[in-house]
Amino acid sequence: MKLGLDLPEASDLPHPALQSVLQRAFFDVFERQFAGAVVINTDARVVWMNPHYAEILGIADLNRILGERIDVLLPNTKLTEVLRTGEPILLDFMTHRERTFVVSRFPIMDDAGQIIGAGGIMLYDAWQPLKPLMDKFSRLQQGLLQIRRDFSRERSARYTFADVVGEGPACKRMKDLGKRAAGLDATVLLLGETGTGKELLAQSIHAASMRASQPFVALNVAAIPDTLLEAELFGAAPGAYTGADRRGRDGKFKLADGGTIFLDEIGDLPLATQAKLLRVLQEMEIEPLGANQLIKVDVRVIAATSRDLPAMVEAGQFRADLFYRLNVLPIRLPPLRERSEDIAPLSEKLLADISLRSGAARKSLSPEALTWLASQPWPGNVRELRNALEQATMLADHPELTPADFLPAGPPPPLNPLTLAEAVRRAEMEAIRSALLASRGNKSDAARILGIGRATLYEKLAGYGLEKV
Ligand SMILES: Nc1ncnc2c1ncn2[C@@H]1O[C@H](COP(=O)(O)OP(=O)(O)OP(=O)(O)O)[C@@H](O)[C@H]1O
Repeated sequence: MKLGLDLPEASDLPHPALQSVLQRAFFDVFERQFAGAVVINTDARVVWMNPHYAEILGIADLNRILGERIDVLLPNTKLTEVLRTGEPILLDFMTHRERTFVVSRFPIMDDAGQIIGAGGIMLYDAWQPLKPLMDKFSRLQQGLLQIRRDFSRERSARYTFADVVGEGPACKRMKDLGKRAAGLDATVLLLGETGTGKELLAQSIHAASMRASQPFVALNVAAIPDTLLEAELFGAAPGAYTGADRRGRDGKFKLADGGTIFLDEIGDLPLATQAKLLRVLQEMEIEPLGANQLIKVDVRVIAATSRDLPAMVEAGQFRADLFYRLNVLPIRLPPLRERSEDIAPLSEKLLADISLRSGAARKSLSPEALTWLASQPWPGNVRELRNALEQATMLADHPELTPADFLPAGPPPPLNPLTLAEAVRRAEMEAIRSALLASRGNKSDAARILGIGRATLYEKLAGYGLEKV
């Protein structure tokens, strides 16, 4: 390597002078050939750093970092490991703020062979000989980062209290209690019929809590077959299953670690799983299926149900101890028919949202339509109101909706002969619709009326595109 200095003949120089010239040359090479260089002492504190390195760390004033611990400035550093082991790490990758560098780290010894510090150099990220390798590594790294970002977006709360519409006294009380719950870290139990906004409130509580930057993970207990529930909640060790899950997987509690888990339709939890959940809530430890090992987690639980849990406790269908454990901060979500004063602002918000999502022109409501909407029982609550507004928006040609736009259409036109499969399909859809109506939207009750399991009902709802009914 050419040092780029006009050096006198080494033999002409006294030893200390030669040392100092060579040292200067060495640092000069660092300056020009490498992105950054740093030297730390045995306390892992910075004793020297070049401007490139400081720039990469985003530090404007070099003097301010002299004496700082390197692992505070650069949490990914392995320089402390070099100090501890005395072993160099000559070639490695280090990622800082989404940029990746090739780094080399080495111990610095005194004449007696004692470690007196460690040095690290970062090569330019575009350093020619390594460029193809670095480019490939960077692309992979960026891809991984993107996947992680998407993943965490999926696991984050989308709604806040600002999205909870309603200024009537019942809704105001619900929001106030929610905000109070957000300031505490206790278990919350949301009680309300289907479509009253339990998940919306759960997300808002999480988003306003100290766990907001951590995951929000939701699980609808009623939608998972009993046999898969435990693995879904607590995870499974590799080999606990055959087939697709042979590699093992994390349960929702693990995924929610540090954040909030939202357990919807908790009343549908089978008794055996209730006992396991109670233990998890008491110990904050999970045991993945087949793992034989306890894993500590730190999760705030928000549970929700549309069922009468005290009556289920009475009937021996729900464990009393679990009920008390969950019922720390109960919040009742009023059904829409008890807060007709909220219909107008809710409809306005929903119509704006429908137009935004569908691209259809935004509709308004005539005073008669508003009065009509406020007089309806809305067994499916806000979700049903939204569906009604969506349907009317799609079907009406005029900008202002009237009650006629919401009334059921007249008798269907005479049908052409159907295939048997189509006739069965329509009859099944109709049976599901009326069971849901009779159960006021409660899917477990609807499944019971239909004489099928909950999971089968959910499958059929998804198949017919009726999930939102
Ligand atoms: N107060 C509200 N303001 C605005 N939108 C609301 C409100 N309450 C509910 N919604 C909307 O209604 C729909 C249903 O709400 P959500 O899924 O939170 O209900 P849920 O009680 O969890 O229902 P289920 O028990 O069936 O799962 C969502 O689109 C939600 O955004």
